[in-house]
Amino acid sequence: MDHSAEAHRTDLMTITRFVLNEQSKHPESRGDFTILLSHIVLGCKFVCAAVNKAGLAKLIGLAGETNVQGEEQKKLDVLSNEVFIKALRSSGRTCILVSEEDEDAIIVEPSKRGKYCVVFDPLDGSSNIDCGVSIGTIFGIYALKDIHEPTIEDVLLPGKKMVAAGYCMYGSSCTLVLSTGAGVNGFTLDPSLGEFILTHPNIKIPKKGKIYSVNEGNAKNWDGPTATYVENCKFPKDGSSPKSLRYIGSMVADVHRTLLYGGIFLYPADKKSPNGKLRVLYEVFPMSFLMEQAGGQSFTGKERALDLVPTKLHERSPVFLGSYDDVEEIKALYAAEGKKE
Ligand SMILES: O=P(O)(O)OC[C@H]1O[C@](O)(COP(=O)(O)O)[C@@H](O)[C@@H]1O
Ligand SMILES: [Mg+2]
Ligand SMILES: [Mg+2]
Repeated sequence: MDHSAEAHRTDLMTITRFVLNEQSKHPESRGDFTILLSHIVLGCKFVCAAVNKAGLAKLIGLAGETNVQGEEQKKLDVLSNEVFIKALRSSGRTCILVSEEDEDAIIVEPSKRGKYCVVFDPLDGSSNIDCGVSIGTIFGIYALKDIHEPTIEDVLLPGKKMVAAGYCMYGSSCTLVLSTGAGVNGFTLDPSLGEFILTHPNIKIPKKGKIYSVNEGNAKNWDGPTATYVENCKFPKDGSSPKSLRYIGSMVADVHRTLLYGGIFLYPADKKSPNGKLRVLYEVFPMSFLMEQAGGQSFTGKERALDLVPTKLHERSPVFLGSYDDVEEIKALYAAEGKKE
């Protein structure tokens, strides 16, 4: 065995070490964010383990079924929701939680309260669970400015007010991508150590990409600018090469690829869904935050996505996010459409 190689591994930048280093840059910090993040990381490891054995443990399928031991079987998204709620509550650093799986916000009991408000999609890409394709967890974090009884007004804020955002992708490897507002960093879970290791420092999205990602099955209901944009991806008028299409149908996986390879991810409005499909607080905002931090852009068809002010917890919005130049193109098409009206 090569002991020097093993010893070298102790130099690895784990996510805990990374966040502690960041914390040391803020002498006034009491470590609350570090503790919150360690609970989110624990939730991700837990869900990752459940995803890895989903087929074996019969975690796929309908919630409410009973297994051979007579225990209630939980669908992976129900289980993930419970895992994150428990992890966030027990951190002692949260005061209000908004989950895709719960209609109402969860107000944390006073004895366990801290200043952070966490909005999350515990299991994103649910339609891919049963066939073993990449899925993930998305989260965004706001911080209370002063101590008060938390209400939903504390999270009905524009995405630019988030203090941190991230996602964990349960794919061929388990990857956690995080921004605390000073760039974007990616960590990969080393299963032998049980630690997330910094593998993608300071992620920057290419300024322009060669891939577009959209559910083209909805094309017949698209509006003019979206239809024109996708047509231009396939038949570029400037003589450049057509873009490639990649669409997984898990936002986490489609956005992760877009972040690393460049290009654009679109979930537009259409005649059937005038507000699009994706949820503002725990899908559009965290991913838009990461995109901007990586040098890309995110647009709703009307405005910068992070400027949007949600009026309800599960509000939806169209979104176009990715490489700076690619999003500029769709913004120009919507601006031209606006002038016609
Ligand atoms: O199947 P469609 O309409 O293309 O939608 C795909 C989108 O729906 C989602 O699966 C919605 O997320 P949930 O699985 O958390 O409900 C996104 O991950 C994905 O981008
Ligand atoms: Mg989702
Ligand atoms: Mg979900």
